[in-house]
Amino acid sequence: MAHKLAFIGFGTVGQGLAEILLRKQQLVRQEMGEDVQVVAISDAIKGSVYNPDGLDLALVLDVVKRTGSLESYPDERSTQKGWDSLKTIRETNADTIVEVTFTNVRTGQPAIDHCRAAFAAGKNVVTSNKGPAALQYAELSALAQEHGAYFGIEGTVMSGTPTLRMPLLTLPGNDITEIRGIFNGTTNYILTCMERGMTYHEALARAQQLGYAEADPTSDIEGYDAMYKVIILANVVMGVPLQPHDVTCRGIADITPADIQRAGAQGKRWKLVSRLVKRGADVIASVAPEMISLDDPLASVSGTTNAITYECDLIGPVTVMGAGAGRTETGFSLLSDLIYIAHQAKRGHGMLV
Ligand SMILES: NC(=O)C1=CN([C@@H]2O[C@H](COP(=O)(O)OP(=O)(O)OC[C@H]3O[C@@H](n4cnc5c(N)ncnc54)[C@H](OP(=O)(O)O)[C@@H]3O)[C@@H](O)[C@H]2O)C=CC1
Ligand SMILES: N[C@@H](CC=O)C(=O)O
Repeated sequence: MAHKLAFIGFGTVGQGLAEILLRKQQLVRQEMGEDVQVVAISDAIKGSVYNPDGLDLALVLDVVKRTGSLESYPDERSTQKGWDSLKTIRETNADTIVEVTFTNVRTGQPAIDHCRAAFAAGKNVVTSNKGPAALQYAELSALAQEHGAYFGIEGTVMSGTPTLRMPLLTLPGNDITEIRGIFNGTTNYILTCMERGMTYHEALARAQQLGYAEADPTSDIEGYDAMYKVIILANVVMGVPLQPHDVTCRGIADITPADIQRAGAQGKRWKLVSRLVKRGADVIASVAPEMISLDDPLASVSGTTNAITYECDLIGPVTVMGAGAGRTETGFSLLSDLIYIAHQAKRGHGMLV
């Protein structure tokens, strides 16, 4: 028996997870209690390949690296090619869909439809795509539950750094009154590089090369990516269903080298700070650049590292710092969801986020 996966999208994060599955095959088998087998990959540009008995993952990665496409993956007896994302979700024998297409900050599509199709077919979804969790969390988690499937979204906030399941599993009993942090790796990387003398454009180009930025980096720069993460935290951790129009949002586009120098001269530093503050049944939410003093714990969070502080009424502030983006780091978030599914199934327990 093996737990079968179908990847929808096979860019930075999808390949990151595939590499981890190859490298940690034995450990993953131990943790999951069964092998993990990739049976299908469907990507808009690279094409698609399906084999119900499993793909040769090393070969897949090699072919994609050499040719940028899945077309030259060998045509064995039961290999099928050319299936689009919805056919792959509905008609393959996958147990879990790994949804790693781009995040669409206006509509959340086509990822929302990918999740709907997976749940309707009784399949789990693990995803780092922020669209479905930010825009349709209530609908999709209800649909997953109705069909006995799991909606794994750990990677949507701060890549593999535990931010969603951790407070639900380890902080219950506290009232979390405020959440504050740096939730976007690309902008934090750009601000750090600009402090070190790099131009904005050089820093953005490097963040894109390294696979940190969104397919459309406007999302990072204008703060929409951080806004989505704020909405997900409000929904999942605070239980308040925010919409994008509830969050005031300003990115770093207006921060100039002169602003960076002025902050330095005042013993301060620019950071793109996200906040959620509970006011009774409501949450006041914002994303905005702030000039913070160097003794603020967020001031030392540099590069693609992110940080989050949960203000708890019983234990006080709890801060987690770690990777905010990256190929392996986000690949790991998906693995953590897969292992969580297996652990809960083994124990016969229900699922948290
Ligand atoms: N990179 C990171 O560090 C992090 C990324 N994320 C999120 O994870 C997701 C994946 O990110 P990443 O791998 O970096 O993105 P990439 O742009 O590298 O990869 C996405 C892949 O999905 C493909 N794709 C787009 N639309 C479809 C579709 N309808 N059907 C099938 N394939 C499709 C893209 O093809 P094409 O190139 O042709 O568009 C591309 O190959 C995104 O939603 C992102 O926001 C979350 C945390 C961190
Ligand atoms: N583009 C995002 C990737 C992770 O969500 C970021 O830079 O944080």
